[in-house]
Amino acid sequence: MSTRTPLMAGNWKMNLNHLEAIAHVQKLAFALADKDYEAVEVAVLPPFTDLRSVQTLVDGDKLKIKYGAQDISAHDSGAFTGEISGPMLAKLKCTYVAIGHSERRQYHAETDELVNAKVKAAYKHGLTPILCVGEELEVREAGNHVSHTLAQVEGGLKDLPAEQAETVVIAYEPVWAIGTGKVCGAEDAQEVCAAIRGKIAELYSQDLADKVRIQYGGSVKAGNVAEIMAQADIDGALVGGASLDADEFVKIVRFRDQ
Ligand SMILES: O=C(CO)COP(=O)(O)O
Repeated sequence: MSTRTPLMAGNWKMNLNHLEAIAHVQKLAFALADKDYEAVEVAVLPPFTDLRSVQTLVDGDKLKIKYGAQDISAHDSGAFTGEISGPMLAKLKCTYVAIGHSERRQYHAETDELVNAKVKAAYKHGLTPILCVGEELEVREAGNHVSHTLAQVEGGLKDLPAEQAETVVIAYEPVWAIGTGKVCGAEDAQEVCAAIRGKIAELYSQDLADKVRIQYGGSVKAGNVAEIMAQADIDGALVGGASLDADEFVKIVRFRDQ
């Protein structure tokens, strides 16, 4: 039986301004009870411009919701117009940062090398990376989804010391299942998540791999979360669209009741 605490994280993507963020987090906080937080870690990943407002609310009301960013610069400071650094996110007391989301790989040409540099930047500043990996439709159709995803895991974790790797969160998000309503079958998701754990065991040790949380992401909703969470190597979900609806996200957190 796994001792890993499930992590349900809402990736808001480029949705909800800072005022909407406050209202949304208040709704989540009102609905979630201590027993929810005992069973599941709950996090939101708002846009950068919302983070200060979310921090103020979480600190002021002593909420148990964690929060983080959707990206981080590989650099600490300097002439990198438009980027946000690890020290800035640490100052906002972010717990998590998503790195290498497929939308960043696709629209911002992020490579495994850059993703790896960002993972290291996150650890340097005390942030926990949620390293996102997953294949495009053509790759799955060609039957190369496992090797493709494992190469991204290996690239993202390159030269990362074990004491850091043991706290990393990996999010397996098949690109063809993101925002499409096409959820990856629970057993198909399990196949890749088990392979990811196997790769981490090969890179580090079985003991370390058993500690790492692996999330599934891609069209997760209240209606399909229980089946996904029933898989042995899936320890949570990275939720896009459904996390924008507070009631739906609360139901996802309560996957055991669905
Ligand atoms: O990309 C995702 C989360 O990071 C998944 O998005 P959807 O849940 O909207 O498919």
